[in-house]
Amino acid sequence: AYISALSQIPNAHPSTPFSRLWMLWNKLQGRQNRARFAAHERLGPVVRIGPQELSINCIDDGVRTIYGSGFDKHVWTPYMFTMLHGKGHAERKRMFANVYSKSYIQNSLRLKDISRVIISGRLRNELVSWASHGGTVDVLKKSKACLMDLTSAWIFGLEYGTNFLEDPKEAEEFFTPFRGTFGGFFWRSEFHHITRLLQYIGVHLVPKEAAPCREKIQEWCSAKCVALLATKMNPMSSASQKITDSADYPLVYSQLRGGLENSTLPPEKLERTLSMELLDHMVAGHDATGITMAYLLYELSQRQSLQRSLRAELKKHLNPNPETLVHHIDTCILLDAILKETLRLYSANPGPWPRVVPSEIHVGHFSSIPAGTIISASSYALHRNSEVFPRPEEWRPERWLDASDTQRKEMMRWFWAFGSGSRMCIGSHLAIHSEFVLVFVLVFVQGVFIL
Ligand code: HEM
Repeated sequence: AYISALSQIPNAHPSTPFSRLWMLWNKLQGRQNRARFAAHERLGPVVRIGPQELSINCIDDGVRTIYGSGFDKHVWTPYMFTMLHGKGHAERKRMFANVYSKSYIQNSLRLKDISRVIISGRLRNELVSWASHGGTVDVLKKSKACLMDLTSAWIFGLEYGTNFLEDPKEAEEFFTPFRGTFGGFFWRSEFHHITRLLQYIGVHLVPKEAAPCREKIQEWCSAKCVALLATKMNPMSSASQKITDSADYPLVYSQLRGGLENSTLPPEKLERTLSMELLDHMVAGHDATGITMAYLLYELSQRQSLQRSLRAELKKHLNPNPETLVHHIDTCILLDAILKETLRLYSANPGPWPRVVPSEIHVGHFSSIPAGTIISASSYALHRNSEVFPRPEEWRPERWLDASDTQRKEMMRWFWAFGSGSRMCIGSHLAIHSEFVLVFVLVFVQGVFIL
């Protein structure tokens, strides 16, 4: 192993040229990002973390090369988030990328409707009641519930979305098993196979009832799909055509279903592919966005003067009406800075995101990195570059406002909360929109914040 082309690269640990144990151990301890970052701090922007595996923490000759050139992922499933190959992935992404684009989201009457019902209606009512009772609220739980309601309505339509905000019992039934799998961690990582293997011999790494959680959510998604079909919202039916044409744009569900029906996918695989694909959107839509929201509120709740400034900004630019916020997103610079800083310091999807090198490349100062090497970067480490983000462990939205044009440009080059390149987060505009409207309502309900 020492004479491999990777032997020129500093080792994160003396064992890394021979085994992946160091990394797996850190993963199991839940500190893989911290361990990698510490290794980068000691050894520079390129470190070896396994016999065939590197971690990088630089943009030029690093993130740009690896993520800008469409390198394949290396853990396979047939759904877009984890799809392995560029070609199949691009075909799938084309089926619905338009419904997640910024202009689509900004112009969607449907999203306005969803925001009106869920945010201005259900959430505002909840907030008023919390404020008047003065009790304690589990902000993470409520954020996730609200964002699941938003995401599911965006995918399936308001009528078929969840109502977790008003139905905490149903929310609990859904979230309890989900939490039991560490937010889906066991489904996706190499530990998934170990978990399954151990289950065969009766050892349950996650609570027994939580293990089939993915199946449970999938079933739920399938049921939604079937319900939609039954009410003829299928885009192929004339009823759906009416709905689609009259109520601005098609649902994510209809869009994807149409795409899959016109693809080479065997018909017997359609239902499962559809529901599993949408499941990924539902998980991504409520989980990372909900975590981000909880951190944002935690920080904001400790800064009364910032709350006042935020309220003044929103008042100045808009009537207190979240449905119109979508058109003013670019003028709310303080809100933008608050969200960016939260995504920087508390990246809810921090990575690392591994890719496979297709043919010899160079990274950092190292050349001849062979094909087959697995390379990954993480926003956790990129966002802690103290030359770009001084005092990186501090939550300071002001850093985005006080930066010169050059500094801000550099900060944006290193800002990687949604990844980059062809596998960049498809839901980033929806996530930003959802966070904005949520904060908006929160700062305008008296008593929720100290204002
Ligand atoms: C704050 C919220 C969110 C964060 C921080 C986040 C972050 C990310 C990141 C870093 C990736 C790239 C993964 C990689 O490079 O391998 C990603 C991919 C993805 N995200 Fe998000 N995400 C968020 C919200 C959402 C939402 C709301 C949706 C959809 C409803 C969504 C759907 C997806 C999908 C489908 C992919 C896979 C894209 C592909 O492989 O082409 N995400 N997300």
